[in-house]
Amino acid sequence: MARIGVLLLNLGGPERIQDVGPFLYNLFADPEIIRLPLPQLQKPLAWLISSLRTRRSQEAYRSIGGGSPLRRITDQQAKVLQSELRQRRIDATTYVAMRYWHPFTESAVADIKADEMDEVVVLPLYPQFSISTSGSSFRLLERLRQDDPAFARLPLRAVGSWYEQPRYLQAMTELISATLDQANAPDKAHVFFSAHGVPKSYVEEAGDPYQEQIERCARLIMDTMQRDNAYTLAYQSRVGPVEWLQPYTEDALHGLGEAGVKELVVVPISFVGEHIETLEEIDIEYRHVAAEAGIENFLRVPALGTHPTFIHALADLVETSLAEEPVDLATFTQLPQKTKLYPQEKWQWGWNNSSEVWNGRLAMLGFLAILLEVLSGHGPLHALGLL
Ligand SMILES: C=CC1=C(C)c2cc3[nH]c(cc4nc(cc5[nH]c(cc1n2)c(C)c5CCC(=O)O)C(CCC(=O)O)=C4C)c(C)c3C=C
Ligand SMILES: [Fe+2]
Repeated sequence: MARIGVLLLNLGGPERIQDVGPFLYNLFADPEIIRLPLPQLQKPLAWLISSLRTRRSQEAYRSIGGGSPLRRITDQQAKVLQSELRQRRIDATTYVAMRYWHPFTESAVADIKADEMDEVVVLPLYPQFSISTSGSSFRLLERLRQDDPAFARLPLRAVGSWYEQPRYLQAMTELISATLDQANAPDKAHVFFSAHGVPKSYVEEAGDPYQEQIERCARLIMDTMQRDNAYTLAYQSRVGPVEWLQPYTEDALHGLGEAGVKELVVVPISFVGEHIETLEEIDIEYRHVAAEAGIENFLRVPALGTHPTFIHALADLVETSLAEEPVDLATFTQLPQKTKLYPQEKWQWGWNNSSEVWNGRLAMLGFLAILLEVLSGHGPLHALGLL
């Protein structure tokens, strides 16, 4: 019987307060998270943004007990999935591959090789595909395969997204229904899907299918549930100054409050385990915003974790992937670009795309130089007595 390695992809999260800074650095150093025209700027900017954000993020992690539970939950999911697959007579071993914290993808791949697996199924723990999540992990795996002939020789099958999987929809429906039944008026409570956002340019310029998949997923869950409650979909966790997918969760909460909604059942739709953005952002921050908006009862649907129907869904995905023609990573990493983000590399005079791109690049370099000088206390502006 073939030995199957099931590689479960997730984001990773800092387990201790002192891990927050390095975790944020790893996240912002990823070009799939901050898309920059100049790759040389990636690391200095990652250092700068992570340094500026660490204290605020640490506060959030402190409020949920000092660290992310994501590793513990993902390890449990891996363990339960492995026994479900073995019960189905598949000789499977599960491996957890995090993108920005331990256990890193590189070490999971090393374990798969050391254990001499015959074949690998890559299964992201994100139901919907985004360039910034599954896409980033797929690209990393592609690079690891390019650099390592032994890993490249290992047959590999990738699952891209699985938000339409019937048992996943069933598991979501079971959890939402159980929470709706706790409402004072279950038929009137408003179902509020809160998805992790991405910058709008990911969808409109880089062709990220994330928004479309999130919207379809929310619709499919409501259709599967067969209850007549009204629902709203909004996007949370915006970072930085650019525009992200709309409506933003805080605005949508205000809108519903103004419309007279009194009971809300909040569904985290892009996550399958509890983490900082469910436990802190939804349970603490958005609960507060909702109360301010006049919403009296704020109920939150738990993340799937090791819900038995969900584990069956994951096992079905592995079984289906093994039964079908192998799908490689490139199928998902080569997205059709809608518009080229930086259309002209060559300088042109005049107020045109090219000058805007180059002005932007120069402004970014200048901004970075000033910030570095402010933080380090040394540089030409200090020498001239201007700082
Ligand atoms: C589908 C899920 C996710 C998408 C899409 C996503 C995109 C994305 N995220 C950031 C910035 C941050 N994300 C952070 C934490 C975080 N993000 C996800 C999932 C998605 N991110 C998870 C599961 C977690 C939590 C991990 C944990 O610790 O439990 C953070 C760190 C927390 C904070 O400081 O707020 C940042 C920053 C961007 C920029 C982005 C798309 C471009
Ligand atoms: Fe995120």
